[in-house]
Amino acid sequence: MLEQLKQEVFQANLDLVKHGLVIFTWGNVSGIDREKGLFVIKPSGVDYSVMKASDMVVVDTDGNVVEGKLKPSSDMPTHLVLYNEFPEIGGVVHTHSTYSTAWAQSGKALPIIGTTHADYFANDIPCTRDMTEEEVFGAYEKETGNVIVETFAQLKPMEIPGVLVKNHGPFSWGKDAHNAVHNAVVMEEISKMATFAFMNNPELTMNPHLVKKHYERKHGKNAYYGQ
Ligand SMILES: O=C(CO)[C@@H](O)[C@@H](O)COP(=O)(O)O
Repeated sequence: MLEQLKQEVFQANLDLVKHGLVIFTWGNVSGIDREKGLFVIKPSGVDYSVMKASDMVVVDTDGNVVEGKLKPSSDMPTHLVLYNEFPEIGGVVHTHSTYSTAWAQSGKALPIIGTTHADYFANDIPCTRDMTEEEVFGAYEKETGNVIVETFAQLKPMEIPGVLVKNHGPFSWGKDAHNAVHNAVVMEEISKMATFAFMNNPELTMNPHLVKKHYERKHGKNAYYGQ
């Protein structure tokens, strides 16, 4: 079932390691087939060095495992909420990459302070609120998805394809699993850049014209970046 999507999701998970976003088993990628209403996610707690494409787990949009011998990622319910609430996304990533996680642990949105950020994200990358005791000790991973959705009530997920979950780490998404990994790599790099930029100048400012120019030349209706 979904052999090509399993290969894509497997490769996207390995790409997290290749790009230095994940050590041990600290991350997960999934990708969805919208026509079939099924998504593929990596298994929970399996070392990347021994993981195989055939270990990928197929889940339906009610959260039922429909194929796979292994348990799905512990974060599967978060991915599920994001697929159900953000119909335009096709892939989801979670990591504990150092700089993005440091911002998440700071409880601060990642401010848009440079063109690298504006090339991919139309504005600040928000940070979620504190989760309540009921949310944490109830359906924790599902509620993590719900606080992300709440944070995006006034935002467009494909204009800001990522979020910082407070005291936890980054989630990103994209049109497919590969694109979601790309956005996770960008988030980590711009988190690192912002950390050093604020060390150099805590009072720094961003030119709003550059934000608009850089976002629109890649994503606007008259986008012209690339071939
Ligand atoms: O956030 C965490 C752990 O705090 C998890 O995302 C991480 O360990 C990956 O878990 P899975 O192997 O995907 O179940």
